[in-house]
Amino acid sequence: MASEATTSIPDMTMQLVSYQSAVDAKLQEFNAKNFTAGFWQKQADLWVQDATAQQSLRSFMGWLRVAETMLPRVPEIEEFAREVKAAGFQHVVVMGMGGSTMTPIVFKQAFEKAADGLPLSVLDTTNPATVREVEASVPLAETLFVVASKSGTTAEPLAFGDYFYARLKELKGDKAGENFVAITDPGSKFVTQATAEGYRRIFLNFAEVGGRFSALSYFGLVPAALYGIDIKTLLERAIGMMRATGSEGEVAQNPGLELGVALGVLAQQGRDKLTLVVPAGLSDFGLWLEQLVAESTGKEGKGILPLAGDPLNSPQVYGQDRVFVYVGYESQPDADNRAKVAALQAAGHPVVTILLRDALDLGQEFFRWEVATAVASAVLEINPFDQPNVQAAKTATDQLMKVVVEKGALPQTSSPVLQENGLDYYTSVSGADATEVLRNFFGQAKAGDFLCIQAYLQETPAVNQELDELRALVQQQKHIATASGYGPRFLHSTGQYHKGGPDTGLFLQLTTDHAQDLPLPGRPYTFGTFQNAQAAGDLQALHDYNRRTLRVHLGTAGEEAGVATLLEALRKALA
Ligand SMILES: O=P(O)(O)OC[C@H]1O[C@H](O)[C@H](O)[C@@H](O)[C@@H]1O
Repeated sequence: MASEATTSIPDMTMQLVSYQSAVDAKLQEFNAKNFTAGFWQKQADLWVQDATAQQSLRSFMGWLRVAETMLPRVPEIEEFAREVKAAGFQHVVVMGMGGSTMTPIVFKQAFEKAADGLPLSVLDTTNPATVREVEASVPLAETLFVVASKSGTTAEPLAFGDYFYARLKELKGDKAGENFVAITDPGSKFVTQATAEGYRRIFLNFAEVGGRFSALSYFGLVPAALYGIDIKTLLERAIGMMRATGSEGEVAQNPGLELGVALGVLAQQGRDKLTLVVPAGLSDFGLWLEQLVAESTGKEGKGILPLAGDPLNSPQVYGQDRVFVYVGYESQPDADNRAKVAALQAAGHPVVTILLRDALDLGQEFFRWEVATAVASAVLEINPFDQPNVQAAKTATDQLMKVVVEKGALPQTSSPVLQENGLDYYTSVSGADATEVLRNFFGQAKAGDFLCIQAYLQETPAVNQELDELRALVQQQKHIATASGYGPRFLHSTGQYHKGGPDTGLFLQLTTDHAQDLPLPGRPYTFGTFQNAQAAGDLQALHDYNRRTLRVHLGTAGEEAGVATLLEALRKALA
């Protein structure tokens, strides 16, 4: 069926400089114990030795053959997309968190919408301004809402579903369910709700495929087909990569094994910041990769920190904690990025280069990286399929939301160490003014550390640009890696590494008073309160893990103006 897709695999080269011999030794060790064969047989002792962990690990390896499982289901998914268009739908909004929405985010950016596809939006934040923006940008009655949640219990997608269902009820009464589709695991509580609410369709995914390994299941493919992507070719290329990594028996060279062993060994030797360099059209691939790698490897004080969007600079700015991975298109010169990566390689940094023929090669890249991440986890001797520290933030948030339900508002937990120009600073370091607080906070940075911006704000091009400037400034002056994520998205992604990985992060949390908040129907709180509780809950969790934090509350300053004020103080602090 897919035999024509087996031979041609996108080009990958690895320049591992002084690490080559250590990587070769580990590869030899893995080959000597027939790692590839054991991997496909789900031999859990390749990762961990504890019997319970082994059992859990085995039960999440359904992703290994999910592309093959999905290939015969392509006609069913495509028929569904045709039916939706024939029913007059004009727009699709996919709503969910983490692994349930990362793939549609990548697709939307990497592919032009096909002529017969429907425009696609993704909602993965509780930020009220963003929810309003999504609502205002779609023709509600002709919009198909895809509520995507593997567990069916994640608070955000359930809130999004309830919000838009209430809106549609106002427009269509009992027929509101026609505009809703669920993607979830069999037996989830959400199946019951979606059935009761008359959802147009419920796609049952596979319990043995974890969220961040679900790109090639219904979670990625249903939105892709609605957007008009050729999902059959996407899957065939993934199957090509499956075969290259040994799904049908011995292979001379296994690209997933080689990449994973390299990343694992480099991390063990201190090169634990996987710095992704991509052309503009692939920047959201970085979001997907961040979740896969950080949530799989960032635990037990170990891990690989993937960095998407860390400013690309000249070699002397970087410490000895980097491996650079360039993913681009064969046919696209992307001259500036490639020249900088070449300079980094010449200066002795390890560099991996992967070149795609076109965006459909993402099918095989998803699979390559899933294998590589699982292999790197075997090198680090951890279970790649759990996320034990994500729960800490959820539990703290749930407790805060209980207070909101009982008392009507979030508790005031601590006082700011400083208030200046409309901004409140909360941190354990002190200072007479913002410049001094910031200088003292960043004064804690040492080689191998990273800055992590956690923005509980509305994502806009202007705020993105300001955060990029902030990252560039810190990188330039402190020579540390920089990461940035919008909350609550990153809580379901790199948040695992922040709490479970090594204690090398300096966390800068940005919060705001929501000028235009939005009530949640049937609940005694708003989206804004929910988002602020998520920020407070995660801050609590970071403190529980003794992480270094600075929360800057932008108050009513307005997000763009508030971040601008912070930037100004930071420029002085780091000058
Ligand atoms: O798909 P769901 O069950 O709603 O889960 C969405 C996300 O939530 C959790 O926080 C996990 O850490 C993620 O791995 C997962 O992708």
